[in-house]
Amino acid sequence: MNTPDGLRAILEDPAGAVIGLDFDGTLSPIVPDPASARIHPDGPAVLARLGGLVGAIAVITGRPAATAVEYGSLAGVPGLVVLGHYGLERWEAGTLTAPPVHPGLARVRAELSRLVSTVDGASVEDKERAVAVHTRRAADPQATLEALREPVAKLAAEAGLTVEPGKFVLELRPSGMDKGVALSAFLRERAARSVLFAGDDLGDLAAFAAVRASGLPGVTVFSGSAEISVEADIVVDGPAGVMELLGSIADAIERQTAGG
Ligand SMILES: O=P(O)(O)OC[C@H]1O[C@H](O[C@H]2O[C@H](CO)[C@@H](O)[C@H](O)[C@H]2O)[C@H](O)[C@@H](O)[C@@H]1O
Repeated sequence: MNTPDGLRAILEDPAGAVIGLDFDGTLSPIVPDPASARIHPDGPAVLARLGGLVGAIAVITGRPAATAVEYGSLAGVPGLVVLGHYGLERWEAGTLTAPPVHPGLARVRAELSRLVSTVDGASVEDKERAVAVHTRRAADPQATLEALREPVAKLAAEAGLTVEPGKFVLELRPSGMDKGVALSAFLRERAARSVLFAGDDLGDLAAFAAVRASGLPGVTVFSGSAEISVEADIVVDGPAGVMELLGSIADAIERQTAGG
C-alpha cells in the first residue's frame, strides 16, 4: 500500500496526531445482539500501545460513552477520550459529562415499543439519551427496516428528534450534534496537526467529511464489510484490518523513535 500523505504526517509527528475511531463495526465486530458486542481481542493492547505514542485517541460513537468504555475495555488506555451519543457525551479519565436527556425521548420510548411489538424480528435498544430500532435479527432485515422507516420518521418528527440510519438500525436521537461536529471540536481543542478517522457506517461519513474539511493532513479509513461501501483513503477488512493498521502505525512510530 502507498502511504497516504495524512498517514505520513502522523508518522513524522505522532505527538500532533489525533486518532478518531468509531466503535461498532470498527473496533468491535458486528454481532446480531447489540448487547453482545465487544472490542476485537487485539483492541485493548493495540490501543494501549498507540495511546502512549500519539497526541490523543478519541472513540466517537453512537453508543453511550460508558457502554463503549465497558464493551471496549477502554478505561486503561492512556489519554483516551470517548465521545458518546455522536458527541453529546464525553468520558475522560473516568468522568462522564452529559447534557440533560431530551424531553421527546419519554414519549418516543412508549410509542416505539408499541410499534416494534407489531413487527417480527425488530427490537428496541434503549440508550437513555437515544433509542434505536434494530432489524438485524428479522427474517428479512432490509425489508423490515424499510417497513419501519416511515412510522419511525413520523414519531421522531412529532417528538422533535432526528433519525440516524445505520446498519439495520434506525436511531432516534437529539439533533444538533454529529460525529463531524464532535471530531472538529476535538481537533481544535487539542490543536491537532494531523488526523486519522476510522469508521464503517453512515454515521461516520460526517467525521470523514470533517477530516477533509479540517485543512490538516488527514486520512480516512473505512472498516469494510459486505453491508455498505464508502470511499476512503484506506480500506481495511473490518475490525481485524483496523487492528492490523493501528498496530502497524504503532510499529512504525516505535521504529522511528528507536532509530532516533
Ligand atoms: O457509532 P457506532 O459505534 O458505530 O454505533 C452505531 C450503532 O452501533 C450499534 O449497532 C450496530 O452494531 C450492533 C452490534 O454489532 C449490530 O447488531 C447492529 O446491527 C449495528 O447497527 C449500536 O447497537 C447502536 O446503538 C449504535 O448507534
